[in-house]
Amino acid sequence: MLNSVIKRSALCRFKFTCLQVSECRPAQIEISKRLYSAKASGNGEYDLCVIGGGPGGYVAAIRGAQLGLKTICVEKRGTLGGTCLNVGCIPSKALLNNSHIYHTVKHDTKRRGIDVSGVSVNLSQMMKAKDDSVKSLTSGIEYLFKKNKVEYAKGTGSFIDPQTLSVKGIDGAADQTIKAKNFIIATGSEVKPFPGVTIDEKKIVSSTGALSLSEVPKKMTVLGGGIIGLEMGSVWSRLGAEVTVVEFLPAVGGPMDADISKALSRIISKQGIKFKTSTKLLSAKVNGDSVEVEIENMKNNKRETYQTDVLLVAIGRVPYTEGLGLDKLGISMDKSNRVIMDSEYRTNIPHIRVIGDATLGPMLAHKAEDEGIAAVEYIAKGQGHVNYNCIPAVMYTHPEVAWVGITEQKAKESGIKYRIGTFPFSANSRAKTNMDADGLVKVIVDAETDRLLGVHMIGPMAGELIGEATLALEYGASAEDVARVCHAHPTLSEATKEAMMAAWCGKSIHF
Ligand SMILES: Cc1cc2nc3c(=O)[nH]c(=O)nc-3n(C[C@H](O)[C@H](O)[C@H](O)COP(=O)(O)OP(=O)(O)OC[C@H]3O[C@@H](n4cnc5c(N)ncnc54)[C@H](O)[C@@H]3O)c2cc1C
Ligand SMILES: NC(=O)c1ccc[n+]([C@@H]2O[C@H](COP(=O)([O-])OP(=O)(O)OC[C@H]3O[C@@H](n4cnc5c(N)ncnc54)[C@H](O)[C@@H]3O)[C@@H](O)[C@H]2O)c1
Repeated sequence: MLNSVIKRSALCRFKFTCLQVSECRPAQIEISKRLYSAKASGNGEYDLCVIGGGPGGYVAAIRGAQLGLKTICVEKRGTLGGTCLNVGCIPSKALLNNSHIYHTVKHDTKRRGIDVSGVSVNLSQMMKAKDDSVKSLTSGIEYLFKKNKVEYAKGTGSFIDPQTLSVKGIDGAADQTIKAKNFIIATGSEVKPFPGVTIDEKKIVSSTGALSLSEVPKKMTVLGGGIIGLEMGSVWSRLGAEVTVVEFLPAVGGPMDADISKALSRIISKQGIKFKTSTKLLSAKVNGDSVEVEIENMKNNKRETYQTDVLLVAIGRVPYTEGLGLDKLGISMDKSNRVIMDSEYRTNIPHIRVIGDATLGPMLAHKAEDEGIAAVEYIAKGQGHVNYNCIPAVMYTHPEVAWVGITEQKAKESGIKYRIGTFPFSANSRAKTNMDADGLVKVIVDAETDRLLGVHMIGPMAGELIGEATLALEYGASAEDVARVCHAHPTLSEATKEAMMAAWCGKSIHF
């Protein structure tokens, strides 16, 4: 315990030297020098031009203006917020939430002592509620731009030369030419196509079409058992569709820990979604009112052809930089078309930086936002912070899946000596009283130091619970550190505490 306390206070001091303003004077002198050199010199010239108004771009623009940079943000969609707010995180979560409420009220009230009848879906109202949430959040960003004095150019940006961007106006906005001392490319990503399959957004849809279907399909096939496939598959399954997920790999859930993926398949299968893993799509074509799908099981080479009402293609996303003129400037990209950057988000043309889905790393909105803040802090102050070992991920199925840090497989591959602690939600009192106790928390710690390496969970509100684990990992905490923190009772967060106890001393209290 004493060791742990000493270790903890040493860590705190280390963090505070970086974070407490009063102790950062030398850095601040450097900051003002940098800010001066980042400032624009003439009229019509900007300190910062951000291309793309998604979570990466709009956050970078707001923070840039807050740090005193004359900032303009160029967006071609017509609304701010990018993929996330318009056709990603926000509309999907609105549908996930309301479809979950519908499903619970329809199928999970009797055992709770509530009698309901006549429950039905009003899909157009559910879509309207989703659209209203999107609208209020996207227009909120316009308000934040005004409040922070960020200029907003509605149009498509394309580099003329490394200092100049031409903007082709949309929605009646005039064309313009922007000169800036610094640029940030935040142009995001687009759907990865499946060769030979044409997305029409009606019968063969991407996530965008799957967010706006006008009726509940009887049968839906989802190609790809990753985050989009399982989130959107859950929405339509809860609303009544027969959903089959076709996944190339032997397991669903993409990069998540194998134990959690197993639990996820078990729980989601019970909800009625069918999985065809180790299976590849051979062809898909629209045939009248349905889609004819041909698949092959790669374990036994068995082929199957069947009709489905809707096919959702969700096999990943690829960076989007079309029409930006990056080739002309000679900006380096990797094999997957991600714009290459250094640790300060600079491309090989240093005053042009890149963040978010357009560059390396996980394609997540919070990662894009944090990079946006760090990139402008590098411009204005010469220092920024994103800890890539500590970016949480959440899958908003029910129950939710959330993780941060490394998986057990990764620990094995890296040759790290580790210990595991687990705790099931079925032994957590709040989960029991909520009658929603499927899932577990799994903690991976360094066997020698007890320091956290990864935390993985599937369970109720896992997306909220992962915040504590993320903070602990960021500050280099040990499992003992978290286990000794007082957690309120009865809360779901006690499951995290108990998994930490199991990892630290081999035993939890309630399991
Ligand atoms: C269905 C779905 C659900 C998702 N759910 C989540 C979630 O729950 N949590 C999460 O963390 N992530 C989620 N994501 C991922 C998340 O949306 C992205 O990681 C995030 O939007 C990336 O932000 P970004 O700013 O890099 O790019 P984007 O949000 O894609 O924004 C880029 C913007 O740049 C604009 N643009 C492109 N080229 C130009 C140009 N030449 N000129 C002007 N403008 C241009 C585009 O119009 C776009 O608005 C989801 C994605 C999808 C598809
Ligand atoms: N909650 C969230 O944070 C959230 C929600 C949605 C999307 N996103 C982000 O959007 C991005 C795209 O999501 P996604 O679900 O499309 O991608 P993904 O990478 O999460 O999953 C794609 C899945 O498709 C499978 N696959 C690939 N090719 C295939 C093929 N030919 N046949 C069958 N299966 C195939 C992969 O093995 C993988 O399981 C992700 O990077 C994700 O981070 C995040």
